[in-house]
Amino acid sequence: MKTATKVKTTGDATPNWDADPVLSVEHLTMRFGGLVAVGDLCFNVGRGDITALIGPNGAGKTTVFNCVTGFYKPTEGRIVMRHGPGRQDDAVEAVTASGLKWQSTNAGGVFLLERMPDHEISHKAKVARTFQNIRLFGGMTVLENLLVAQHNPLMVASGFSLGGILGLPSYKRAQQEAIDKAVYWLERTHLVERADDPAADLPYGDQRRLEIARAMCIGPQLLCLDEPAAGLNPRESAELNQLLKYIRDEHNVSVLLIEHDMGVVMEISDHVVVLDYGVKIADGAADAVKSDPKVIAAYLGVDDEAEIDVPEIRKDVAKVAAESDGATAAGSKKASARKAPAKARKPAARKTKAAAPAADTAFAQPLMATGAKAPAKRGTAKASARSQEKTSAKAPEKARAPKTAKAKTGTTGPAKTAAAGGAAKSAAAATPAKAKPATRKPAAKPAPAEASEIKIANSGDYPGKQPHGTRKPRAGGGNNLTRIKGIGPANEKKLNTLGTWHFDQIAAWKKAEIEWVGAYLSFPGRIEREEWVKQAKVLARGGETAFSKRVDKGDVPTSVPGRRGAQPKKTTAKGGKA
Ligand SMILES: Nc1ncnc2c1ncn2[C@@H]1O[C@H](COP(=O)(O)OP(=O)(O)OP(=O)(O)O)[C@@H](O)[C@H]1O
Repeated sequence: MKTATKVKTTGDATPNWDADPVLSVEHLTMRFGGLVAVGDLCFNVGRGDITALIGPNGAGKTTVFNCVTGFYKPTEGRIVMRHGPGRQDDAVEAVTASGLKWQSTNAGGVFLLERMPDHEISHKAKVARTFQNIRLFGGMTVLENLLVAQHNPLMVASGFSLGGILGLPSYKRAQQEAIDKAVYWLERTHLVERADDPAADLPYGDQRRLEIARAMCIGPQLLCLDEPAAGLNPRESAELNQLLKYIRDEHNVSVLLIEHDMGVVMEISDHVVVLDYGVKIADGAADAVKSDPKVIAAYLGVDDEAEIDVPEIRKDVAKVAAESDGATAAGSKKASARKAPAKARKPAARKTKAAAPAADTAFAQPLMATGAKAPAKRGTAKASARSQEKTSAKAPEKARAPKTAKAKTGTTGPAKTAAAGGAAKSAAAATPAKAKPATRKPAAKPAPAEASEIKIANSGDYPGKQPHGTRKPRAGGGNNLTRIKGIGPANEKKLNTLGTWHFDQIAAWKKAEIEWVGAYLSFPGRIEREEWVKQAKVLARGGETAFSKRVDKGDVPTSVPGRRGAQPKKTTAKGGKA
């Protein structure tokens, strides 16, 4: 399958979507009570581009659409629609300052969509949309559906009914134009034969195309399509691709689409924006986005460290470890107290890699290999666990082999962390211990030590308050944090670098601390949504959750496999028991 990821750029290599944006979403936030569905989102849609908005279930894509098309009034932010070329920055600022909703300009016009009701957005700003669940008038014919879409110009031409009743020439002309336009789009969508059939009688794929034809009848400059390929078979998907390219190329209509089918996305998109938990995690040409580790991680969920080797997290981990090494260089005892848990986790984490179900790779592949169906649905806590459960059951042992090999030949997770963070010593100490068990002397008891304060240079950059437990960790082996649904090994690793190892520490987090950790882990709002604190309270009391049971059963990849996460039993320094 051919990929259509050419990026139109201006002379100075600015991508088309920044140089000539038809739509700009600026600092868009949408809250539903305490839930931040979209948080401070910024992106552009280039004029004449097909832009895909992708992300796992619940990422906030439809909420963005609803804000752009006036179904929701955003909590915060500006949404600018432009008619005519260029950014028209001065005009945009002038309209913003004036309190008006839109203004004509020499280039065309600028429209502030967050100030406009939905009917004005479609008829004045010329933004048309289709819905995730088809919304046609089932009892009307196919043709009538397209004429209803042109109700406004017809009403105007008829002088709001009278001209229609009297059969004035201006009305007749407008009526004929409406019919011509409808027939044109019926031909383009291969529905002309069905013009007189009730819309509800059409097969599903035809209804999807009819929705697009109807949207095109308002003469949009921006066409917003919510999952247009949902439920289509491969032939219909290919036809849809052709139709969307035709709309872009022959009518210079810009397209913004939400789509889970990566085959469609990667084949036709000029530009891809990726959301996860309402936050933008990637934005660029399709080729660049599909191999972005953060995107793969979002689709994978956060449960599998073996596949989610996110450089950003590795970098953070290395930085924090290096800094805290520096801070504790004076007292090696102190340093050993902090490193102890890393040692304790090492073998377990290695097992995780070996046991990680190959099925997870199947999530990543469609993103990497264009043309395959994507794992559309969310991979994190909810669906990731579900899909892992489903796929791990299916994954034959053989299929796991390459991954195991990869895990073995590569550096193991914690070793990587240790090496990267300048804690190579502890990794080295752990390795011979495993390699030569027969000759190995009984391990010396870790020297008693006080847990040292861990400082991260940019701790003040996050909103809220850094939890105490992450500044002065308790020594000793920690709890298996991956028993909390939603943390996963990659985030556990990052949290552990700060020293938060115990359920009771997480159970004690207050609102400001949750905010800080959410920002540190780059997903504001998610800790609340996944109720980490509530889960931690149960686990701290020795209880179980549905998810922790699945982890303990071995159904979900974890950093410490085994019954109840095979908690390290070590006692070390003053901190006492884990
Ligand atoms: N009207 C609403 N009231 C309360 N919460 C809402 C509302 N609309 C959306 N949400 C919440 O906002 C979050 C984002 O939902 P949204 O439907 O935008 O995601 P999505 O990325 O489109 O998901 P999907 O791919 O499943 O359609 C979800 O947690 C959802 O439950």
